Amino acid sequence: MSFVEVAIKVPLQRTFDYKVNEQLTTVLQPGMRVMVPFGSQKKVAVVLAIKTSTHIASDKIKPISAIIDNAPILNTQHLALLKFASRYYCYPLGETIHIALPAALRQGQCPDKTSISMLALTEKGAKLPSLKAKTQLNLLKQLAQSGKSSLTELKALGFNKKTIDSLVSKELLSQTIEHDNQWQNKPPTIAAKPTLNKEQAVACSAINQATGFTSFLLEGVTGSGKTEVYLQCLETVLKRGHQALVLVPEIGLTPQTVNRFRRRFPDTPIMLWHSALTDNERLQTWRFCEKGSCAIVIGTRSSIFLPFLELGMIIVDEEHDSSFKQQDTLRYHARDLAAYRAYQQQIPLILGSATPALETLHRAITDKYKLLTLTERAQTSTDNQFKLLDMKGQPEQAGIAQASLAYMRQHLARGKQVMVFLNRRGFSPTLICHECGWLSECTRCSTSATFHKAIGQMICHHCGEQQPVPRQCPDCGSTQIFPNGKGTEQIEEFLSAEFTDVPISRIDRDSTRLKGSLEKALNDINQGGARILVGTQMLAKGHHFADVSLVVILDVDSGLYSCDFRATEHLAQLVTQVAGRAGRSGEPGQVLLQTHFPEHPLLQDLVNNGYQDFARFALTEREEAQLPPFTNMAIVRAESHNIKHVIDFLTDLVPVGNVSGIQLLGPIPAPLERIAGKYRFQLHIQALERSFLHQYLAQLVDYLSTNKLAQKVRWSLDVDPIDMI
Ligand SMILES: Nc1ncnc2c1ncn2[C@@H]1O[C@H](COP(=O)(O)OP(=O)(O)OP(=O)(O)O)[C@@H](O)[C@H]1O
Ligand SMILES: [Zn+2]
Repeated sequence: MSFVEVAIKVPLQRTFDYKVNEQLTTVLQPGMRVMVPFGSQKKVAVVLAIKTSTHIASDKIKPISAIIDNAPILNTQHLALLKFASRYYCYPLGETIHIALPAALRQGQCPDKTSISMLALTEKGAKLPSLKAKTQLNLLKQLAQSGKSSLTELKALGFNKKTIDSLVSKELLSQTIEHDNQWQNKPPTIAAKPTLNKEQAVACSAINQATGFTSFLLEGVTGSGKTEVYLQCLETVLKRGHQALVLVPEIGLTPQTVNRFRRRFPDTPIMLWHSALTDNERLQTWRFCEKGSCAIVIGTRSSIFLPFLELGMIIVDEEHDSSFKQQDTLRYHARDLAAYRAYQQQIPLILGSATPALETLHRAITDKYKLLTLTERAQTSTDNQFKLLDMKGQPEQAGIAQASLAYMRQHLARGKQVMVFLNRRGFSPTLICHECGWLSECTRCSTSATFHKAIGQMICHHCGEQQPVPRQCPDCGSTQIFPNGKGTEQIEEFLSAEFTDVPISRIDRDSTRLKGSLEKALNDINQGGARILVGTQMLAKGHHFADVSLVVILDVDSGLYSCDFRATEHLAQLVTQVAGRAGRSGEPGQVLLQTHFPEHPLLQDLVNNGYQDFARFALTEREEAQLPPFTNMAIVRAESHNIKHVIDFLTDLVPVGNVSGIQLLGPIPAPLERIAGKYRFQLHIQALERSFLHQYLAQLVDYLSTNKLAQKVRWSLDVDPIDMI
């Protein structure tokens, strides 16, 4: 008799054995899916190994019900990646595989999606004939910018099938079905490109000469041409007929970025991967990667799990970005899995950022990663000028200092664009009662409810609870209730009244909820429509707005005094990234930081010496305090409506395990102690040696699998957490 060991999607840290008919073992391979009986159900399972013995008694073991695949859907290396992720992040293997697979494959189907509908301008269309229908003309313009695009992508940009069909019938667009690997057999077409400057050339040649696995940290100030380095390295990869994965932050996947890649490699199949894809589109990209029909994938974090036929390089752009870390279920960091994957495939990994995470910088300084630096901006010769505006005793309106308004007027008068940054959406973070001091709070969380004036609602940004705006104070009945504090909506309202003839564009999660609206707003900014841009961190990252010459950062103070040891790192990254939107071409930009603490050492260091200097100093502080990356960390989080259950559960964990070199702290309340009515506490686990941490976690997970208290709470384990919330 033979047996198979399989992974099944169940919340248990174990695998399962089934028996198989001897003859079937010749066709079965690891990575194939089978159907198995599980309790009273049938479930899809993935074969991990075929073996000749099992510890299950012969009268207990059940046979598999059916074999689904003719060939593995996960090859050995891919399976090893998923096993590693499961082990490292202490998450059940069956569930890890489930998260990685597209829906159809999870459900046991085997559709073969290897053709894709692509649209391009015909010769007639390329002349951009004048058309009455504005959307039709916009679609032609979009394709003139981006080159060939898939039907799906055009739909994602807000164009509908009717517009597309009508242009096809007018012979302005051509539609083709593509599904081949021809790109691998012919050299890629490379469109015109700039000559690299010296630092870029040094970086490119170091990367191109790398053989086997090498990790590079490309630390380049904002606007220094990191993307240009990626593009020229990709050229080499494509010429070898290899595929490449480019990981970008969630917000980084804008048409501007994608168009840049498409324009450079016009006949290379480039596909996108992000959370808005449909199940069908996911499957299609998966299949294309697997078969080698797709040369480059530009994707957000979960694209790290795509199968590739011959992966030649992984690039992680803005590697410090927190969207690379998944914050629920399998709490993986795509950048760290990228390092594992590059090692596994023996290929180069490029981590690029103007503001590298301290973890990454530490690895570069200690020679685990090769450090490549770009110190100069590509299109200007001068650096931005920073100015700390002391807000103490300053006249201000809507949180904007008179002095800032004066600077804005100067820049606008010169025909430039101005960006006003505030990392808080809504009109004001709370309402306050002038009579009794009542503050609007979420009824279910230990946090305030934000006033959204435009839609007349109070919204909790943590649990999403919505309530109409109260007319009277719920405590004293007074009608004297006013907005307290500022949000982007208020800034926009104030600036519209102040600069009546200046077009303003607000970019935050509220203003960009509709499909295609972010793209439309960014286009508008790039074409010079909007002159004042108001926004949250959505505006901060990766955008290239050539005309922005002044950036005003309204509230840096909230990040200076926080209980999270990473707060200052995140603040420095945000300020540097936002500031980096100014002065990207032509004259140097100006950056104003409004603060009540202009003498604060962090701000002084950042403004006078830049992020590079700040980060290196911050690392010495982390070392003294024995905090990550100088120690390894995990957090057990637990929540329940019943506070006693949470505390009992975590307290019970403290004596578990007999691994030396482990430090435990807790149970301590989470910074937000209550969300959606549930109490939240944490247990912090630290170890100087990573192997000790993992030994301890293995024992902990084992203990939790039989723990009765664990069933009364919702708990999770976060390895290498990036925030304390
Ligand atoms: N060698 C070069 N010669 C001329 N222009 C260049 C060169 N390299 C890059 N550029 C241009 O400079 C601008 C900034 O470059 P790029 O967007 O690649 O910078 P980046 O480092 O990726 O920026 P950020 O980190 O702010 O996103 C772009 O318009 C790009 O086309
Ligand atoms: Zn809430």
